[in-house]
Amino acid sequence: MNTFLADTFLTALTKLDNQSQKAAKLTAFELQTDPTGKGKSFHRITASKEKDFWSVRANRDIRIIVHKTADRLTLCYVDHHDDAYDWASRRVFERHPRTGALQIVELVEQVREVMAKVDVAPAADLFVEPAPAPEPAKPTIFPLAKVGADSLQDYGVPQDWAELLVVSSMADALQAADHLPGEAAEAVRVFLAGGVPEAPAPAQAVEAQRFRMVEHRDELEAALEFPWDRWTVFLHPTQRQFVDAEYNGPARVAGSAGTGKTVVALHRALQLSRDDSTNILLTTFSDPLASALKEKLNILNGGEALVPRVKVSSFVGLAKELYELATGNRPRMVGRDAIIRRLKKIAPDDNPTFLTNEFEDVIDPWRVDSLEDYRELKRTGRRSRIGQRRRELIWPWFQALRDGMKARHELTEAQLFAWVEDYYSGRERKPFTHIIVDEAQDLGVPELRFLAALAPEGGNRLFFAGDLGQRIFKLPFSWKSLGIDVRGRSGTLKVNYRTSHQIREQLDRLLPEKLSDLDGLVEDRSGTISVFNGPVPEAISCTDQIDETKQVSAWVKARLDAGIAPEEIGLIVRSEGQLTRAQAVADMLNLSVQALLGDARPQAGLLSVGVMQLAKGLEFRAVAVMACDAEIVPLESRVEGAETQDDLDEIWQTERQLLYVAATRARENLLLSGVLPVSEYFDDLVTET
Ligand SMILES: Nc1ncnc2c1ncn2[C@@H]1O[C@H](COP(=O)(O)OP(=O)(O)OP(=O)(O)O)[C@@H](O)[C@H]1O
Repeated sequence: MNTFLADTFLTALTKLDNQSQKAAKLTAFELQTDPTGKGKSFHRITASKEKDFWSVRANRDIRIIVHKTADRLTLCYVDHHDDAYDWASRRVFERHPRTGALQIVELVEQVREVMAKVDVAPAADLFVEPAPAPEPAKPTIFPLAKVGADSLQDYGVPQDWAELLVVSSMADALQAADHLPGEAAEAVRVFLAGGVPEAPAPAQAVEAQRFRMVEHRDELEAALEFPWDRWTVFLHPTQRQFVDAEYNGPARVAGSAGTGKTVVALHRALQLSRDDSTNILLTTFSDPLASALKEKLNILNGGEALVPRVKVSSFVGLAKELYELATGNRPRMVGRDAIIRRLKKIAPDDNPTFLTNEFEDVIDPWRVDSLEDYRELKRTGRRSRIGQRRRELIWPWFQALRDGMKARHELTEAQLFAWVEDYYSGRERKPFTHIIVDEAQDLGVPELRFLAALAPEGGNRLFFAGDLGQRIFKLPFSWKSLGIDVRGRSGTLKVNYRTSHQIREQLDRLLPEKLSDLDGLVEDRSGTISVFNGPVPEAISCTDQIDETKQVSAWVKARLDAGIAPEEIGLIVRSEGQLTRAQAVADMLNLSVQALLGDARPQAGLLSVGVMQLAKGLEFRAVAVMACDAEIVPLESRVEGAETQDDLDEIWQTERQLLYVAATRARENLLLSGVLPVSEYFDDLVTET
């Protein structure tokens, strides 16, 4: 007899107190060792239509609901006695007659009953909020009527639900989706978003999203140890495809914020590491993000701190390490501030921001070594045109800057990457067999060349996860021109697990549906759906900073009152200069803050505050993006540094993307605030306030 774990069991487990969780886990282990459950007290749930639901005693109060047949035992749910019985009495466990996938189905009549207690409405309008006063009757639109109950069933919607859905309003249907099995809910949400769902995945892949067979005790232990990290156990069939795929060249997975690209990267790394002959690099653009990847990889590995054959590091962290390994010395690094300072000295009458950007975005990454090279360089990625005369004028300044660095034995990051690239390009032995890059949209030219030199040519060696819409640091460039061609081996994830439907729908308005890279590869973000609903996000325009402090404090207070812990609330601002505005909110609420700079993590009891550039990798139940004033988002100092319209366009685009990155850290609640005149990006949002 095989033992399976249902996702509903893990979700229910996270809601129990520690003592009850312990009892439930112990019973789960006993059941796995002996699924027939001899010596355990099994009680058939007679109140359920499902004849194979049984309750198993974990302690005096806690019951596990299992589904038991001759060949399989599925742990379905766990709760206090009465609640567990109630759960089971409202569900059946059945194979969908069309798709063939096993489902735990909530009975439509039972849901109606519960909803009807709140709102006595005709059947079709069960989920509608009661109207405050009768208004002239508007014709109700049933968005799924044209799809038809029959087609809905092709996607795994149970028949009686399908019949209800085709006579449900938009709001009802969205709510109803929350009660449906995953694949059915997904199809309904796609139809409601005006799309047509892809053909249903094979029953086995669909089932794997919610039932996991646990053959060994350590698998069960790992799943029960981190029950809230459902991503470690259940993958969407599309995620699974990217994890398992064998490629014959570099491959890339895309998807808007929260669609599980990092989850794919992590699973793929672990999967590849099972083969003894591999040596895998899992990498991303910053040290804090690399630490977060490391932690998640350990969770995925069942809490084991070391995952054999997987190295996790930031691009630059790794480059420094490899440099030291090769030379015996630490590289002496030179940063942007020093470059600005020196260029100001070398060319006191010119524009230091422009010169520094030109050096960092063009000269250094493209390894321009002479005026001839500079004259001929196609200004890939940096769109502003610079005439030959200007190039001739400024070239000697860059040369002087470089000479100074050489004399001091200093390296910029780009030069460090180039050094390590050259070192490994000439060698047959490479440090890695496979390289998996997260946040690949922020790879620069030197980083990509460096990474490509670290693994031997061919097959599966390079896998990228990223979202063009979240590029915030680097200029775009042609990957193909560097020999990295992902065309034909790329795809997009469309199920958002992080952000509510309402928040995602609003934030999608900030970016175009289709984004294209410089090789013409299009990432189509349309048709993305979220797996849960939440409050509509708000954008508020305040009269002054005091007004903003008051309004944001009131909003945060309402979230705290609703049971959201302070550390689950993030206050994000454009840059450090505006952190005082987040601090003012905390002061008004008599709370302390944890500034999420560097490696700092949210701390229990403290409001989390941070800046947009460091928001990647974070997520909160509630986020307030504050200080979105017209001259802050986009940041005026950046705009002023632009020399041409092309530069300005690039800045507007990345600032918009920065706002998108910050706001998509919100899971359930989102507030955007600014002092009048507010950010022009607010114009693209349709909000309640
Ligand atoms: N299969 C899954 N089951 C449950 N939760 C999932 C699944 N896949 C992803 N998630 C959750 O969705 C959230 C977003 O996942 P992840 O960070 O991988 O997305 P992403 O696409 O990399 O986001 P971003 O672009 O913002 O970096 C996380 O909380 C993750 O745990």
